[in-house]
Amino acid sequence: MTGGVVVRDLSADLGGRPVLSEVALTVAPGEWLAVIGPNGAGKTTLLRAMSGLLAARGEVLVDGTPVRGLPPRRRARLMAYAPQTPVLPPGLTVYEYALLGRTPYIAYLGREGPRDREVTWSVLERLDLAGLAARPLGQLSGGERQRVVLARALVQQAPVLLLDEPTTALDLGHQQHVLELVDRLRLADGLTVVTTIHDVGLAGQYADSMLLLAGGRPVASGPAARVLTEPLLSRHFAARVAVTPGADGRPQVSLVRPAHSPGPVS
Ligand SMILES: Nc1ncnc2c1ncn2[C@@H]1O[C@H](COP(=O)(O)OP(=O)(O)OP(=O)(O)O)[C@@H](O)[C@H]1O
Repeated sequence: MTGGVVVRDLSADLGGRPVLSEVALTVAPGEWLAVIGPNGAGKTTLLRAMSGLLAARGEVLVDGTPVRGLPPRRRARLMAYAPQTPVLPPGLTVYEYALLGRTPYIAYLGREGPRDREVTWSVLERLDLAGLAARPLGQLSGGERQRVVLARALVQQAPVLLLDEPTTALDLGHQQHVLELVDRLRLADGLTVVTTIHDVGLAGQYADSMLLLAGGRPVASGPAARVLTEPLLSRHFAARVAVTPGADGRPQVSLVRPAHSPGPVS
């Protein structure tokens, strides 16, 4: 299986300030790593640095190949990145935008072929977007836009998928649908997934392993049960939480109201 990711000593500065410091991680082919951390911890910066969109120091290897020095087309065949808030050209249709994921496979100044159209349609169908294929991006809801961005990344058919907050704008049903779909692709096609995700409980249900970032540095990593602990979550998120083992043994995280909170509104 392909798609093993190794990151060594990855550091990046933004606005003259270090925002990512010496991050190391390993994801085996076909595994799912969830990157969690409080606002501003450096999660997006980590994915952008891994994808090569942001200048950084350190190494990112996919199956032993350093990806950050590769020409964009070759890099895009190894790693697909779905950003959290991309700029979407409002006049482009959903289909045209998703088809852009095929760019690394289409010859320069060439046109897409039947295989490119077939892959694009199949992803749109799997993401419940086929009915919106002809809709301009400027006329979509936030959740529809988010699924379109994911569609473009899946259409790219890279062995490594980097997803920045893929579920934030989605309703409950679509959150589940998208995460289940990513999980099925991972199991069926051996995709390696690295995702940032704010809902740490949800992250713990899907990921094989987790990385907790705080202040741009890794502070805990490993299986969900090692990272989703009450001491770590309360310290780094400044939140009161309860962590209990779920039916499948994975930790369930819930917020606990402080004792002085007013009772229910009557
Ligand atoms: N263009 C920029 N210039 C300067 N600082 C930046 C820039 N973009 C982000 N930062 C800073 O870098 C740090 C890390 O930001 P990043 O977006 O990676 O955090 P995050 O963990 O993804 O946060 P969130 O959970 O809020 O999305 C933050 O302190 C942020 O203010």
